[in-house]
Amino acid sequence: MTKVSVVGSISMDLVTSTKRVPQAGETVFGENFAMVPGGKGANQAVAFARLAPRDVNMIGAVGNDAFGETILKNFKENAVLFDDVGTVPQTTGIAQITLFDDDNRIIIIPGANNEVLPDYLENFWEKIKDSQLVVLQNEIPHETNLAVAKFCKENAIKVLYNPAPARKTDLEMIEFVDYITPNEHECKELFPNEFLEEILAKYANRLIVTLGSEGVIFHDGNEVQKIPAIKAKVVDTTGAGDTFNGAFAFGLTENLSIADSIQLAVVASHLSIHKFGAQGGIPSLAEVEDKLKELNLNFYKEKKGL
Ligand SMILES: Nc1ncnc2c1ncn2[C@@H]1O[C@H](COP(=O)(O)OP(=O)(O)OP(=O)(O)O)[C@@H](O)[C@H]1O
Ligand SMILES: [K+]
Repeated sequence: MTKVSVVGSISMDLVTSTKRVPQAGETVFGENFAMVPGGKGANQAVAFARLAPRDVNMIGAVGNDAFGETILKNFKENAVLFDDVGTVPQTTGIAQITLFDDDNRIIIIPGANNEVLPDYLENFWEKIKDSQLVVLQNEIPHETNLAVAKFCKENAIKVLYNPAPARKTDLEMIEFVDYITPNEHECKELFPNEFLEEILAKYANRLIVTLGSEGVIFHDGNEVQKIPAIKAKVVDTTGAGDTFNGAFAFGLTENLSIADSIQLAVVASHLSIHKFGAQGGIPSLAEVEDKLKELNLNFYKEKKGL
């Protein structure tokens, strides 16, 4: 049995930093360029694999180009199982990221990720059925997410759904998934005109909202719980959310409580922002364990009987 299957996006991030953004028709010199693997699906799979090597199966697609080859190599190096990552006659998904003035501007070209349609999963349903948990995000077509979520519901397989980036169709997913992890902004898009506390109570132990440097909020069935973020010297927050989701999935598959799974994910995402790139800072299990020890948090140690 595969512990986790991630059905989701795979991209190459092309990151340019510049002190000036060109106007139409203008050319400027930038400061730096880096090419790093990304895509929410791939990042979350790598985050899980850093904690549990070879326990996560990636299902998705890359294009028939040099980016695709580099990405497959990256899965291999990170102990993500990638037999179900196909190469399709398209470009690999690309995120063109411009870092300017302490903020980012991103253009995404989905490319191969748009080919991950329900029919594409034909040979993968058995693998999905054999998973303990399935992880979804919003960078492949909605119809695929819905088909996977419905299939999992029918087969009593737990689903973690990270509705990022927000889409109008997200509400359709809710009844078929177990955990929903929007950030604050995505939560507002998902439930406009509703008070956060009320919506958290309605989806107690299911809706987990990440609040960036403020931490995480959810309802435990009795009351609202806020788990604070751990202060950090930020290098690059790209991938913090994905690290959170991968680590939260890991906690769940280790049979930790929701609160402990969130706490573990808060530690992992804290560590992730100390390094450049979406996947650059994702911690190993040893690094997470060291940090838990430093913070005097013993729940994982106790669970493992250490
Ligand atoms: N500046 C920060 N300091 C400490 N922890 C942080 C910071 N930013 C993010 N985190 C941790 O990462 C978690 C996820 O971050 P956030 O809510 O920004 O998700 P996101 O918007 O999906 O992230 P991104 O899209 O940047 O990957 C937070 O709940 C928090 O625990
Ligand atoms: K990072």
